[in-house]
Amino acid sequence: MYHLMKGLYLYATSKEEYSILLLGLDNAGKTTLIEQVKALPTNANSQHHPNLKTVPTVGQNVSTIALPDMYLKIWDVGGQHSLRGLWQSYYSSCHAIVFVIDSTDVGDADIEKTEELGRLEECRLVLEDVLQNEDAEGVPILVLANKQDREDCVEVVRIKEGLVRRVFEGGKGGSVRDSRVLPCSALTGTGVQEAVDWLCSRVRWNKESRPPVMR
Ligand SMILES: Nc1nc2c(ncn2[C@@H]2O[C@H](COP(=O)(O)OP(=O)(O)OP(=O)(O)O)[C@@H](O)[C@H]2O)c(=O)[nH]1
Ligand SMILES: [Mg+2]
Repeated sequence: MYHLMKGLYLYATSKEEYSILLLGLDNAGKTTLIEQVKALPTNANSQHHPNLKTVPTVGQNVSTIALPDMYLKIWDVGGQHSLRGLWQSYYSSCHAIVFVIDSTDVGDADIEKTEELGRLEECRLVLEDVLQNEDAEGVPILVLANKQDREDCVEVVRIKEGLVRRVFEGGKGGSVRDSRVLPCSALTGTGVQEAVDWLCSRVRWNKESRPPVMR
């Protein structure tokens, strides 16, 4: 009887937990983004005061966000060149990937143009690498055009058409998967709730292929 009651209690109180992997070049805004996600009012452990004074991540930050109907365990890993080799060890256990782009550092975001400003080519190669990795196959990907608060940013539609769509549809685009490109500012928090809403709906949608952990 005790075991039955305990089982029922655990069933009634447990929630699904999904792991979200934050990727992108160094300085893209991943750690700033995680600070804003932690401060969202829908997070039961909301701290309300995001720490926006970040330093380059060496290693990883992990935060669990308690939403009303699920936990999101968010893995923020360093984007510096020397740290990108570590990314692949997270692929097999993640439920969604967020690829953060600094919208002020991708030239005019058109990969078909030969002259290039900023880190467009580096960004393209890194995104292709993620899409081609077998362990990340079928994982939903949200591309965030970050730093949209800055006047010198490239607008989201250009990042979507000139970079993301071309990479996804190109030879190195990997398998078909659920994806979306959204604008945001991790600094001001604009677009962060929309990003989390998209992630929640897509990890659930994909849960037969990548089941959540019950917690
Ligand atoms: N204007 C503006 N600045 C931002 C935004 N997001 C991040 N930044 C700034 O960009 C710099 C890098 O931000 P981080 O969040 O540390 O970048 P990261 O992607 O975690 O970098 P790594 O840890 O090296 O991979 C910081 O100075 C942030 O304040 C944004 O949306 N707008
Ligand atoms: Mg960081």
